[in-house]
Amino acid sequence: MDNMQIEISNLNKFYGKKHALQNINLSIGQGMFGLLGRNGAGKTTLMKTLATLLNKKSGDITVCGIPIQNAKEICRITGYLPQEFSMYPSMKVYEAMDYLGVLSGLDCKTRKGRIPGLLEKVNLGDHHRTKVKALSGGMKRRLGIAQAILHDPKVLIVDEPTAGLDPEERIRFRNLLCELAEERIVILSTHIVGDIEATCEDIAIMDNGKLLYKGTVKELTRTATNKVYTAEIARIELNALKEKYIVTGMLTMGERVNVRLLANEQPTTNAILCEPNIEDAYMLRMHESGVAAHQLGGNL
Ligand SMILES: Nc1ncnc2c1ncn2[C@@H]1O[C@H](COP(=O)(O)OP(=O)(O)OP(=O)(O)O)[C@@H](O)[C@H]1O
Repeated sequence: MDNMQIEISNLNKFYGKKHALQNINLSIGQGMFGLLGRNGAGKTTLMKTLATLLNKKSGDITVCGIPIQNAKEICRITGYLPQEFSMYPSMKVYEAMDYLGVLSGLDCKTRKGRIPGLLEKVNLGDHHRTKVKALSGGMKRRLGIAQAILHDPKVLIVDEPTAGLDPEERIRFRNLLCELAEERIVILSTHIVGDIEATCEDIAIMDNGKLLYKGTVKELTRTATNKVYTAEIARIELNALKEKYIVTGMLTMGERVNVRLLANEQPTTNAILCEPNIEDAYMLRMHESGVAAHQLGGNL
């Protein structure tokens, strides 16, 4: 059986004085792994480090048994889709894939054998002759995945894949990643909690260079048990409530508001205790680690 495990220990990374990764210890196994955190948390830095794109770091990493120092071998087994992905806009889809195949050293026969199936897999089978610049955002992301797995890597690293996609494309893209994760390690970084909930069993939450949580989505969600309430209040009461509690959702109905909030005790006499979801648990974890409530609002 192949070693399908990434082991990260005592990883630190500085950009000048900025301590971007602070003593990260993490194990990632086969399947979908979600890396969740606000902008600037350190997700891209961690992913670039795993893809051997950053140097001058301290700590140990092995990817499927291979030490990270062995960059050539790591690249052979790793595919990476960066956040800002653009690829030869004036080329046609097949042409661009073929060219990238040449760059990664694949011979003609391998390229011919592999590219049509890959384009089919990412649902671009009918677009071999479409110019890259004419593809929609979602199609471009899927083409990005096709190029990242062109050399059939064991590890696929995908940074913020669903930003800017419409709901249908997001779901399609997530499903594609899940399919690929059946026989690979797929690491998906995002600041969208819903993307993680729908696809990943194991996750890590990062903030300000630190790991705030590692474990399953289920365990994380359980940490908010008995702390999530819904209540119907008058609109004018909202600000006072927001000052006291973390509000994780609200629905305005005229002068009344239905709020969902985190509280250790019943916040209003009509509040009803309810089942936590991952967003509640994420907000709770961020709050407990000292992130102010007003800074959390942008994540939902
Ligand atoms: N090349 C760099 N030089 C200096 N600081 C950097 C550099 N790259 C990233 N940083 C800083 O390191 C921190 C982590 O950045 P990183 O890009 O890893 O975060 P992120 O979680 O991926 O966020 P985002 O989703 O916005 O990319 C941020 O404070 C960022 O400003």
